[in-house]
Amino acid sequence: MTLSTAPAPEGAPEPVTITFSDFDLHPDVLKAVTAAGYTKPTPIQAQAIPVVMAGHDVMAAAQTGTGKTAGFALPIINALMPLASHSASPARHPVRALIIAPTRELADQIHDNVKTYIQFTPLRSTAVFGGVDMNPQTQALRGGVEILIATPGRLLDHVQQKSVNLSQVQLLVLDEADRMLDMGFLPDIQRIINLLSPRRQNLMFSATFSDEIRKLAKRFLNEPKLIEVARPNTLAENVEQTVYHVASEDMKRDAVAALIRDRGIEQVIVFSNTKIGAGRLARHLQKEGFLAEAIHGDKSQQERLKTLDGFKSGEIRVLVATDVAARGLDIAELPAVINYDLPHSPEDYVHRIGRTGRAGASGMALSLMSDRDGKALADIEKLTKRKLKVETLEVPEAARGRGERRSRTGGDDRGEGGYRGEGGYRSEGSYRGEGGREGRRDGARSDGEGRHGRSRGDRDDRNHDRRERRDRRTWDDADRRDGNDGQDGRLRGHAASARDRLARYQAVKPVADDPLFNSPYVPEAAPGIADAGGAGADAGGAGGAAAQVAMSAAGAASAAGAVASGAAAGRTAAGANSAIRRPARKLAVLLGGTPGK
Ligand SMILES: Nc1ncnc2c1ncn2[C@@H]1O[C@H](COP(=O)(O)OP(=O)(O)OP(=O)(O)O)[C@@H](O)[C@H]1O
Repeated sequence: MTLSTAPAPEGAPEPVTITFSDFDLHPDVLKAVTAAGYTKPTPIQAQAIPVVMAGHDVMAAAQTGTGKTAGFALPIINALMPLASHSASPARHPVRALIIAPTRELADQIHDNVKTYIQFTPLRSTAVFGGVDMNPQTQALRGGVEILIATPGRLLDHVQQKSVNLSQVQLLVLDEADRMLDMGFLPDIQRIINLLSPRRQNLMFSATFSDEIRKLAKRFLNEPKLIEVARPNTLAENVEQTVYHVASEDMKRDAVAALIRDRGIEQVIVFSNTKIGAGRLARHLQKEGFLAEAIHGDKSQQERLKTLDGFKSGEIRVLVATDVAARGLDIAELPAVINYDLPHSPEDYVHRIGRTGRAGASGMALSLMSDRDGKALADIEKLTKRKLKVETLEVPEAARGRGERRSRTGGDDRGEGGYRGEGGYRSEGSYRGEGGREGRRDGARSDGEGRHGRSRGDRDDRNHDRRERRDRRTWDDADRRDGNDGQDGRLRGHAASARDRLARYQAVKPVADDPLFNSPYVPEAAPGIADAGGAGADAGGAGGAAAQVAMSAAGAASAAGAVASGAAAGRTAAGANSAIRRPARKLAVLLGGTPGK
């Protein structure tokens, strides 16, 4: 793959500022966009909306937190408007758009967004996902909905119970498709796709695209247009990243506490690779005096929702999470993410740190590593094509465990008493780990994740087929098998004016080529994009179709940059009222006020 970052050539037309009005959206959709407070499309929206509206299959990649949801939802809703009916009859509201998400909370969050965008239309939507009672979902489905957001397992359960008919689906979205593959959902997705009409439009959106997902795209998508606002796997640009090397695994819990204290981090998600690790860390932080809670696949859906709500409302300061919270969780201006463990998969690093630095805000991603993590670090650097700053972190004795005493092994060291002292840590020099040990990928998972374990609740309402499907899946987490990784929410963060925050949207670098696609995206349908400075962009050595993509992408990126910087894309005060499922105190933040304590 060749990258091109060619500047617009001399004499190229000035980048054009795109507005939502340029997309020829239905007035009711446009009204909802305005009500949501969006004044300008983000770069991915600027590129994707017209292409989806033109009816193409699309595979789109853009950094975390850059508005991909509206990038697919708005054109879908628009496409359904001619069929929208005010009739009460369920028959007049068949499922026409199906959005599949890997996790319960992400499905719920997408539904929140969709509800906002269809609020002035007669269209109906619902979300179905596991871990909660099927009956209300069944009722909603039987009442008729045009837009259905679902996790794969629960959707198939509804199909089996005949509470939903998918034969009229004309638009299919696979959101975070690579995650669904990771989670072993491919057979389920295949089954779902078999239920759909072949005459449909397919969309795939993610911040990361693995080689596997590209293969999947080739299989499921029909002459897709590739839209890459940034090279896939690109990290959010406004997130300051630091990796801290600690002398031993033992020190990591105290290091987390010390970092939160010393950095004055107002609110943070701390990612642990294991459920047991997350639980222990949350307990440790509670004993340290933090308002901390854990969220992971062994918690019931009710507990998870409660915890997320607590985090959203600001009652919980530290959310200790497994990768159930790595994807899609949209938290307005979350100031920081800490990786207690470096993730097993480098893609997860991109998504984890993407919980901060969203919608143009700045963020901080702090990661802890010990000697055994050299390989994980190298994998992350390889994927993101970026060297990470590694510093040595020493946690002074005084900052160590107030509530828990270290064991020599660092494993089951739940104790009492312990050390006293006021936080504080010292970071110095630069450390770069050597090689690291391999065995962790599987080893750490066995640390409590229970490869074949199942939670009781998940077992209860499942039929034989369902169990078989699960058993085929590779993930060890019952929750993941059901598509239930937890993501949700928005909450307070640093106060910043909406204008400042949104002006920070970066113009992003285009990608030249993806050999899997033979129909490069030429944004002739994109208002203002084609003329926006890309005419002479250099494809950086890629030839033919590849060069075409690079040129298009460069032009679009310039335009997108103009959207971002020139017009401070984003919400206005007028739109604040409709900020999606955001507590009132968050609205103040969105409007540039200071969040209350
Ligand atoms: N045009 C816009 N102007 C201002 N804010 C926007 C705009 N579009 C989306 N947003 C907001 O930006 C935030 C991030 O959007 P979204 O969750 O869709 O990002 P994403 O790219 O899907 O992220 P991830 O890859 O992490 O899932 C949301 O709060 C959304 O409401």
